[in-house]
Amino acid sequence: MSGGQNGRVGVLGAGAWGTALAQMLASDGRKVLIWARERELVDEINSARSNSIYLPTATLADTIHATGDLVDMAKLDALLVVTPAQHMRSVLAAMPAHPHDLVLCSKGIEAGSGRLMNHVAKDVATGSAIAILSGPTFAHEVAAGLPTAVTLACDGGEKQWNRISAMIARPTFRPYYSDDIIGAEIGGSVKNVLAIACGVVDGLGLGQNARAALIARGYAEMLRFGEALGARPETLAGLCGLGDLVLTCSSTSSRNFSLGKALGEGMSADTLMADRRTVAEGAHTAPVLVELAEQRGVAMPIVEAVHSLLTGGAPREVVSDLLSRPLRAEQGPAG
Ligand SMILES: NC(=O)C1=CN([C@@H]2O[C@H](COP(=O)(O)OP(=O)(O)OC[C@H]3O[C@@H](n4cnc5c(N)ncnc54)[C@H](O)[C@@H]3O)[C@@H](O)[C@H]2O)C=CC1
Ligand SMILES: O=C(CO)COP(=O)(O)O
Repeated sequence: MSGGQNGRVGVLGAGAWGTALAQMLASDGRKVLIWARERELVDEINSARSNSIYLPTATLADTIHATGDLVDMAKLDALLVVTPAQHMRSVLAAMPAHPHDLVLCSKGIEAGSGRLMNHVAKDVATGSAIAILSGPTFAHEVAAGLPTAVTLACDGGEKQWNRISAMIARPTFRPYYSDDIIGAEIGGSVKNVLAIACGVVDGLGLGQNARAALIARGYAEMLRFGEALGARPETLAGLCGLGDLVLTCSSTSSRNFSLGKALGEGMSADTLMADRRTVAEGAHTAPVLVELAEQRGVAMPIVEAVHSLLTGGAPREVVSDLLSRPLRAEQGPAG
């Protein structure tokens, strides 16, 4: 089996997160190949050691090499897959073959199919072993070498986790073991939608109490949805759930939070989404999450509120609707 500490690891996607992961992997002097969709970015990374479009704060390590050719990526032992969720299927499908290990780092659910990223990857890369990497990881901090920890969920169990973590763990980047890939995915996908909601609260000036209440009630939605899909609650209490939720719901470094804040301040969703170059995954996840929750009878009023705001709802009215829901017990399935 290929892999181990000498396994050749690459990064598929040179947005902020893919570039930061490449920088993190290169921090021990290792050669890292990164695939960029934009031709000009391939040239810029290789010649100027920068990514001025998506991660302008970083000076990239000399051992990072960019390619625009997916054939190069197919020859590696392991790939961190870091495309936006809605493009993962098309990018993986365009590869002539797939490495043994695919570590999915995108946070979202595919619109239309309602499929989680691990399902999308399994549809397309039938022979690969799939893992999910998710946790509190703002790209600019990881690229700067600041410490964090992530959930690395492997449905192939500890053997797969040992192989991958030997390739990607670094002193300031600590993967924790899980075998709950559904839980790891749901944490990252749902928290993006909840971060938009917290941004709205901030934009409307509703205060820090309201934001904390929203995080707690949003977490209850994440747990209910997770349970319906077979996720374990302890996974969602960890790095990929609560950890990432707390991070993203409290910082304008989050694109999702910032999008919500601008909505709360009165900008229209259409204006905010038009010609957007960076991805705010929560805006794409919200509609499909509403659909999946409805199909399963899971109450997700905050997620529904975000969906309503993204489709033209007025922030104060949407908040007022949320606040006028019937009072009920804090624990339980009814939301
Ligand atoms: N930025 C961050 O701090 C973190 C991001 N993530 C996740 O990583 C994933 C990628 O996000 P970022 O790297 O931040 O993206 P980004 O917003 O920095 O860049 C956008 C990316 O989308 C790609 N793209 C645009 N149109 C495309 C198409 N038609 N086909 C394929 N690719 C296309 C661009 O090439 C670029 O790589 C998302 O799912 C995000 O939730 C996860 C953890 C941290
Ligand atoms: O997922 C992230 C941090 O863990 C990044 O969040 P945003 O996509 O909202 O910037």
